[in-house]
Amino acid sequence: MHVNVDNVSVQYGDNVAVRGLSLEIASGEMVVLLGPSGCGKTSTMRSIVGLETPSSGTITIGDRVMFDKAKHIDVPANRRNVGMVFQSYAIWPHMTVAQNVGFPLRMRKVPKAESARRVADALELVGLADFGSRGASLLSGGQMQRVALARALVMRPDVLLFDEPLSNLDAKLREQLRDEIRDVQQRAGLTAVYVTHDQGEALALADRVAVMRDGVIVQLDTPERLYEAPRNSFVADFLGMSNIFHGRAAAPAPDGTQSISLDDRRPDVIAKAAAPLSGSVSLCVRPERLRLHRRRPDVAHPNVWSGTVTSLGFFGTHTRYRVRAAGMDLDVVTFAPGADLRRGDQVHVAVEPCDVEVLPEVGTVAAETEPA
Ligand SMILES: Nc1ncnc2c1ncn2[C@@H]1O[C@H](COP(=O)(O)OP(=O)(O)OP(=O)(O)O)[C@@H](O)[C@H]1O
Repeated sequence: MHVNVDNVSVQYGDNVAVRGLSLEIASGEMVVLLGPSGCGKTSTMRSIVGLETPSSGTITIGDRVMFDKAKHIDVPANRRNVGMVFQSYAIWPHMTVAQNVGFPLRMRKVPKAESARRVADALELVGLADFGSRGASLLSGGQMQRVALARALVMRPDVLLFDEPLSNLDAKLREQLRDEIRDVQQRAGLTAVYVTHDQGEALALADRVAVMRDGVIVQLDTPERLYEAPRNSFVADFLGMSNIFHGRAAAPAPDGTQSISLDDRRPDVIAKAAAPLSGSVSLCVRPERLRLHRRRPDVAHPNVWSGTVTSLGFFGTHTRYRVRAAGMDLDVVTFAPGADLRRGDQVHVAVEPCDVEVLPEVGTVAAETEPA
């Protein structure tokens, strides 16, 4: 069922946690809210489920208006049919797995036979079909989170919200459960909102990611678009991109190249962007776009800096180098085996102007949710 959040603000006293946020989620879509601590992810989600009362805006699920400040509509959380999975599993240890999953149905006095069927379906969906009679205290963390997911699914929610559900699990289990959540969500055709501050999790799970900062969505895009074309340096930085530097862009030359000055200690970087910016900018060079040469390339190349390998790590499929060159600490990734460089080696680092991305500085672009 589709969800429409329109111009929603959430305020705690003087503190504005969410600022006129708008977000449309299509039926069966998984949108991930991604951003640093305190950017308003949880407040947005709590507003959708009905645990927070926004100070303005409307929230619609399917055709039902759940919240409308102007019309004084505020449907209570228990009548919105929105499920939620939290970081803490809230599993009752003295009950069996099936009793835990069936608990919300018992509260609603769903007949026993139907309840049993729905519990079995939900356990099947999360891969715990054989665990129904097991005591919940005997489960691992990952299994408990699956029980929590089954307990949310058993209510057949129109929308399922996830609030950092994997934070308590170790890295390997996180990855496994993340993939399972995505699989269950897709098989069940569920509309879902997922909150996290982990960019890897967001990119792996989402149909679209909403990157948030200070109560607004800075960019709302598919994971691929977000990674390929971050809207500004905050998004690039938050997605874990390295080699981001601040500078000033000169007006483009007739050939489309432009010079970006960093500071007095560092050389200008030459960029060639499809849509050049001027003034205060950030430049970003992806590690895999930098080339390492033992000898200075002969060809006239606008961006070649000599430097020293300060560290390196071999990762099987690629090697990651840290190079100190021209006052910059650069992250370089090479996929070619046998580069045979060592710590302390002198190298030349080169990048093509068209591989230098020029991004607006944080705060110089309007939020995605602001009217054009
Ligand atoms: N009940 C509350 N009372 C007062 N301020 C609150 C309350 N809940 C949240 N805030 C504030 O609102 C802002 C947004 O909080 P919110 O929990 O929505 O952010 P978040 O992005 O989910 O952060 P986190 O990742 O740390 O959970 C923060 O500045 C927070 O301190």
